Amino acid sequence: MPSPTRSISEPSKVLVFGAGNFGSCLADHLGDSDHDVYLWSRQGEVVESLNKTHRNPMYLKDHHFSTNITAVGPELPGETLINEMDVLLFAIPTQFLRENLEKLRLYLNKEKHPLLIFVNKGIEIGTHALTLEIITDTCGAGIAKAATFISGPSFAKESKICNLTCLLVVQRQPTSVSVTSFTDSEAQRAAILFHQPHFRCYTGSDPIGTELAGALKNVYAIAAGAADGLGFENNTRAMIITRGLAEMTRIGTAYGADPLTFLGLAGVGDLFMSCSSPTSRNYSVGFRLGKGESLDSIINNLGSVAEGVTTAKGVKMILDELGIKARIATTVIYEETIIPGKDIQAAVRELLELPSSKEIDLPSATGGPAKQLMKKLGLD
Ligand SMILES: NC(=O)C1=CN([C@@H]2O[C@H](COP(=O)(O)OP(=O)(O)OC[C@H]3O[C@@H](n4cnc5c(N)ncnc54)[C@H](O)[C@@H]3O)[C@@H](O)[C@H]2O)C=CC1
Ligand SMILES: O=C(CO)COP(=O)(O)O
Repeated sequence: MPSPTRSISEPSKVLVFGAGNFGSCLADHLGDSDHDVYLWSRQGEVVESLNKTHRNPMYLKDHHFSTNITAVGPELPGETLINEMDVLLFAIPTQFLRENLEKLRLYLNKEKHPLLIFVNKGIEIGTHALTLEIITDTCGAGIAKAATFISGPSFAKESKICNLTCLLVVQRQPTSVSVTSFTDSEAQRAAILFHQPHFRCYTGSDPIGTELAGALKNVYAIAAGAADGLGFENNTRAMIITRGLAEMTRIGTAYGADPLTFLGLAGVGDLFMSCSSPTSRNYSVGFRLGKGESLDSIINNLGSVAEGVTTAKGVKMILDELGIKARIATTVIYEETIIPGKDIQAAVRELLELPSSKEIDLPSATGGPAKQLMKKLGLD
C-alpha cells in the first residue's frame, strides 16, 4: 500500500503526546538519536521544568532529559505545530485517546499527514474498541490504515541501581519491539525512526494481533502478580504465563488476529516480562491485591496507569461476544471490575478445581470482530 504520509527526512520532527513514563522515555530516546522532539504535557509545571532544567518533576524524576526535547503545553498543540511535524507519537493511556484524537483530527490533512505512531496498550471501556477502531472513528479509515503500533517488552523504567531509577532505553540496555501497520511502508518508517543498536525494531503487518497481545498481557500480569502476592512461587508463575499465552492466542484467533503474533515480542515477549517483574504496574496491582489491599487504595497511590485494570472490563465484553472461555482472564475479571468483592483465595481455588482440558485448543470459528474492523477500514 503506498504511503499517504510525508517522507521522513533525517533528523525528523517528532511531537510526542503524553509526558508520562513512556512518552518521556521515548521522547528521550528520539532526542538521543538527534531527532528534533516536541513533548506535550497537560501539566504546566512539567512543561516549564523540562524546558528550564530538562527534568520531568512527575515521572522519571531522576533523569536528565535530552536537550533536543522542547516541551509544549499545557494546551493541546494546534494546527501550525502539527503541520510542521514528520511524526506524531501517542503515549496517552487508551481511555483518554479518543477525546484527544477528536480534537487533533481537525488539524490532520487526510491527503498528506505526519506518520502516526501509537504505543498505548489497552482496550477502551464501554466500546471495547482497540486503538485502531478509535483512530478510525475519530480520524477516518485512511489515517487508521496508515497508523503504526509499537509494542513489546519495553519498560520505560528499569530497576533501581545505586538508588537511581534507570531508564531502560537511555541506559542502552538492549530492547526489542514489534512495529506493525496495515501499511508496510509506514511500519518501515517507524522502525527506521526508532531503530538503534540498543533498541531493535522488528516489523509486522498484524496490528490487530499486536494490539490485542499488548492489551491482554496486562490482564495476565495482574494474575501473575496476584499469585505471587498470595505466596505461590515459580511453578505457578510459569503456569500463568504459559496458560495465559494459550488464552491470549485463543482470544486473538477468535477475534481474527494471526495466532503467530502471540509468539512474538508483543505477545509472549511482553507477557513474560510483565508477569515476572515488580517493575510492571499491572503485576504490582495484582501483587498488592494478593496481599489483601483494596483496588481503590492501589490505584489511588500507584502514581501511574495500569492499563490491565480497565482492559479487563473490555476483555469481558469481547469474551462474551466471542463466546469463548479464558478462565485465567475471567478470574481476574469480576462483574465488570476486577478481583475486589471476590474472595481472591476462593477465586484461585475455583480456577484450580476446573476439570482437565485440551492443552492446545484454538477456536474453529474465527475472525468476526477483525472482519468488522477491516470492513470499517475498507480492507475487506
Ligand atoms: N511505562 C511503560 O513502560 C510502558 C507503557 N506503555 C503504554 O503507554 C501508555 C502510557 O503509559 P505511561 O506513560 O507509562 O503512563 P503514565 O501513567 O506514566 O503517564 C500517563 C500520561 O498520560 C497523561 N494523561 C492522563 N490523562 C490524560 C488525558 N485525559 N488526556 C491526555 N493525556 C492524559 C498524563 O498526564 C501522563 O502524561 C499506556 O497505554 C501504557 O500501557 C507501553 C510500553 C511501556
Ligand atoms: O507494557 C509495559 C512494558 O512493555 C509496561 O508494563 P506495565 O504497564 O505493567 O508497567
